[in-house]
Amino acid sequence: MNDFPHLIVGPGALGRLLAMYLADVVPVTLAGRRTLPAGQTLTTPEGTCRSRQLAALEVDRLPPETPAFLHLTTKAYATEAAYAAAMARLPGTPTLVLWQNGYQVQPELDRRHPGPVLCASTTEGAWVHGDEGVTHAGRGITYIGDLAHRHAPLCRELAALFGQAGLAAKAVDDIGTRLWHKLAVNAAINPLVARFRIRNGQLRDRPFRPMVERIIDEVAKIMTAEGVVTPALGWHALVWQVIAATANNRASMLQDVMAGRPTEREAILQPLLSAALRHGIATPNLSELDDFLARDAHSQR
Ligand SMILES: NC(=O)C1=CN([C@@H]2O[C@H](COP(=O)(O)OP(=O)(O)OC[C@H]3O[C@@H](n4cnc5c(N)ncnc54)[C@H](OP(=O)(O)O)[C@@H]3O)[C@@H](O)[C@H]2O)C=CC1
Ligand SMILES: CC(C)(CO)C(=O)C(=O)O
Repeated sequence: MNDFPHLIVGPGALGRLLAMYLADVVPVTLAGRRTLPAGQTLTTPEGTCRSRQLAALEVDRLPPETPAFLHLTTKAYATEAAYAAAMARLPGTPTLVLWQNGYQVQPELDRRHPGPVLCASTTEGAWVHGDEGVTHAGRGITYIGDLAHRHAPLCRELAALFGQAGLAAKAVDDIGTRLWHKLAVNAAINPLVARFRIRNGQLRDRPFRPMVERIIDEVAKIMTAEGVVTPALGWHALVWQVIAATANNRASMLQDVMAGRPTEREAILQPLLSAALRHGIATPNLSELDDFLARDAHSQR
């Protein structure tokens, strides 16, 4: 077996979560742009707490060995830089696994990376506490697939490994559709809650409810024009179901705005706005939200 099979670049909530589970079954290295303590603690949704030593390095100090899998777990806007920094250290070509929300880095790196590119879409929930711990807030499922439909055995291998490690995962042949569906839900929820500084459930109240409906109408038109399969529930019911299920959440974009961090606005809204432009679809509501969030981000700098 490769002694360096899994390299995870982006040691935040998701990266640490994957590292802490995978390290039970396979050697893992976790790399970031700064040094993290090797001793890390995982708090599970069931309330247990376990600690372990991880191989934690700076990307610039990675040994010149090629892992079998390079997982990128940065935010979407940091992924290009993380990819470039990691690849500059590796002599060969790993299988790339992209964990980002949105649909921006996936087609771009799928085109550029010389080896297999897998995409993961996960409903696991995690957050960090300090530099030494990660809380696995809620169990979900991870779907793994590749946009080009050429790497089904690798997707199955990786999904089986996550299963052994204790994270539910499934290899799928429609990851592109799944990424678009998640993006649609994120586009209907995240920008509005970030703009109005509200929890997801408040979108059900006036004056927000009609705003959500108008965004879903625009998103649905774009998806139809792009040929994205409509979810079984329909776009409106899907979004309202997620809002009900996550009513008490402060969505990731709201948390980013409140902490003065950049948001994943571009990775979520740009694919929609670009597709709308290609198909000549008017998007007054999405465009207004995008402009507002872009201005808001500048005013926070
Ligand atoms: N957290 C979750 O529950 C879920 C997250 N996701 C998606 O997963 C992705 C990651 O999210 P999340 O883990 O929450 O984000 P975090 O902000 O917690 O983690 C991102 C990590 O990437 C690191 N990073 C940034 N730039 C680089 C770089 N150039 N090289 C190496 N590391 C870098 C950051 O380091 P530093 O600390 O130095 O800034 C940070 O540790 C996002 O696309 C998110 O939408 C999807 C589903 C669930
Ligand atoms: C589904 C939703 C909106 C849940 O909060 C999410 O994925 C996020 O916060 O980014």
